[in-house]
Amino acid sequence: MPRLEPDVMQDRDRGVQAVETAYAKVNLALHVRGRRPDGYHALESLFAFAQDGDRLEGGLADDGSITLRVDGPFGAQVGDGEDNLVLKAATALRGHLGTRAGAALRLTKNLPVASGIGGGSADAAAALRLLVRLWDVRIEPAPLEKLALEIGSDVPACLASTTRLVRGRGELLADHDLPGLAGRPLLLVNPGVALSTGRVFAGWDGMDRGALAADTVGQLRADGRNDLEAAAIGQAPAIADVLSRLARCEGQVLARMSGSGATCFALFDAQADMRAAARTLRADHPLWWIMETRIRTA
Ligand SMILES: C[C@@](CO)(OP(=O)(O)O)[C@H](O)COP(=O)(O)OP(=O)(O)OC[C@H]1O[C@@H](n2ccc(N)nc2=O)[C@H](O)[C@@H]1O
Ligand SMILES: Nc1ncnc2c1ncn2[C@@H]1O[C@H](COP(=O)(O)OP(=O)(O)O)[C@@H](O)[C@H]1O
Repeated sequence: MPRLEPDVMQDRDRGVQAVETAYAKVNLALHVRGRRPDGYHALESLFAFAQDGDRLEGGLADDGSITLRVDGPFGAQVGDGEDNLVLKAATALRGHLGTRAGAALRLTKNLPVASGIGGGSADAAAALRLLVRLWDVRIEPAPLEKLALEIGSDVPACLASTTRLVRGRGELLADHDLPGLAGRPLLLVNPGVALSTGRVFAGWDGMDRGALAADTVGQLRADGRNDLEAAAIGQAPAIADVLSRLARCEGQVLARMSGSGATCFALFDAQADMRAAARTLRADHPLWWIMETRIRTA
C-alpha cells in the first residue's frame, strides 16, 4: 500500500476527498477598448496567475445537500451565504448536470475580497474543477466555460489559471507564451481598500488608448497599461502610494495595478529582491496586505 503524507491522512479523516487552490489572478496589462451595448466593457488583457491563493476542499454529502464553511484571514468579509460565488458555482453546475449529488465544501479565504485579483472568480472556478472531480462527471471545456461566464467575466480564465490573452468581456481566451514569465517572483500589495468592480468600470473615461501587444515582459512594461488605474485611484487614492512604492523597488521589472484594483503587483527577476521589497514595505506600511509568491508554472 502506498504511504500517505501526514496532511493527506488528516484530510481523509475529516472527509476531505478533493482539494483545489483558487489561484490569485493578475492582469499584467488591462486595456479597455470600449463600452458594449450590454453594459460590459470590451477588454484586452494579459492574465497570469500566482501559484498561491485561496484553498477549497470538499467531500461528498450523501444527503444531497451543498454546504459551505468559510474560514481564513478574509473569511469574515465574504461569509458563507448563497451569494458566495462558490455556492453559486456549485448550484449552477448541479443545475447544468441535472444531478442530485451533494458536497460539503470548505473555503479558506487567504486573498482580500473585491481587490482586483479575482479571488471570488478563482474560488468559483476552483469549485467547478473540484466538483467535476468529486462527482466524477464529464463536461466538455466549451460548456464549462459558458457556465463559468454566467457566474462572472473572469471565471472562464480562472478555470485553467494559465497565462492567457483575454478579450471580449472575458470569454475569448487564447494561450499566450510570454518568455521568462513562468516561475517569476511576484509581489502582491493591497492598501486595505475594497473596490467595487462595477463602480471602477463606471469611472473609466471612455478613451480607447489602443491595442495590447505583449510579446515580451519589456514590451508589456513599455506599452502595456491598466486603463482602470485612474478610475480606481480616484476612488482609493492609497493605490497611487502603492504604485509609487513598487515602482521604486530595487529589481522590479514590471509594477502595475491588477484588474479594477486596489491590489497592485510587481514582478522581479530575483527572489532576494522581492523578499527585500516585501520586508521594507511591511515595515513602512504594517496595514497593507502583502503576499510573496511566484507566477504559476502550469
Ligand atoms: C476587471 C476584471 C479584469 O480581469 O477583474 P477584477 O477587478 O474583477 O479582478 C474583470 O473584468 C472583472 O470580472 P468579474 O469580477 O468577473 O466581473 P463581473 O462579476 O462579470 O462584473 C461585475 C461588474 O463589472 C463590470 N464589468 C465587468 C467586466 C467587463 N468586461 N466589463 C464590465 O463593465 C460590470 O459593471 C459588471 O456588472
Ligand atoms: N468566495 C468569494 N470570494 C470573494 N468575493 C466573493 C466571494 N463570493 C462572493 N464574493 C463577492 O464578489 C465580489 C467580488 O469579489 P472578488 O472576486 O474578490 O473581486 P475582484 O475580482 O475584484 O478581486 C465581492 O463584492 C464579494 O462580496
